[in-house]
Amino acid sequence: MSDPVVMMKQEVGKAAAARVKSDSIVGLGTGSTTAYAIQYIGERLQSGDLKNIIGVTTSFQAEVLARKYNIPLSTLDVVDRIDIAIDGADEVDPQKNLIKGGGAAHTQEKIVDSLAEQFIVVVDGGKLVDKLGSTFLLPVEVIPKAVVPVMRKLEQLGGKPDLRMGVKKAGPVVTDQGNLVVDVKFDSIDDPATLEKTINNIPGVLENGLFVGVTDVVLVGEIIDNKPVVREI
Ligand SMILES: O=C[C@H](O)[C@H](O)[C@H](O)COP(=O)(O)O
Repeated sequence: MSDPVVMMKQEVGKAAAARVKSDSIVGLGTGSTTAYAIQYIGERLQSGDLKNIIGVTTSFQAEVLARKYNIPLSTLDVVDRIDIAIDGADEVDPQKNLIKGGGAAHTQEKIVDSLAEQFIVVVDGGKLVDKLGSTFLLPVEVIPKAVVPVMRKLEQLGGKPDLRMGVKKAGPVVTDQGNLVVDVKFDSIDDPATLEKTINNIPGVLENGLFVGVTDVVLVGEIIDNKPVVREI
């Protein structure tokens, strides 16, 4: 059997892509799960099943993928709406609040996803948690000159901050905006709405990965009887 996590990601990606309608403007999220949605949107365009789509990307990665699959692109400067956005998440709580930013793309994602008429989140079953912060650190995008004072403030809020370091790159991860990412461990995020605003009020913070009250639909990939299935919540 193929890797079950890959199978779940493919299946939710396909299910989300199937919800895109012709003549619509589509927010294209970032990450390994959304990558399948972008691929399937491209395949539907190619087969003629879907027509007249414009994509608005949330990262360099999404842009490269959209071009690979020949999805016409535009930007927020030009389009007047986003009909549907599809994006992944690192954690999803029972209220459909999210932690995002595992790929350091949460700032552009929050702009595009929160503008969408319908925001669909695509995850595998392992991303569902009772409380945000249980398994994943909270990413915070910070202007480079402010990293040290921002980390001090995050400690005062009860967090344990850590500067995200690159893999196959010496030094820290640099975002698409040229900033750095601080990952913060909170013992428990009891009030995500307040924490989202409090962190964003720290001077030097551009955006954090808490997405509160933005999600319309979550498509969850699961494996049942060795087969991938999609559940909607
Ligand atoms: O910055 C990255 C994004 O928020 C991703 O959507 C998130 O990390 C989920 O990615 P994946 O589908 O690869 O687990």
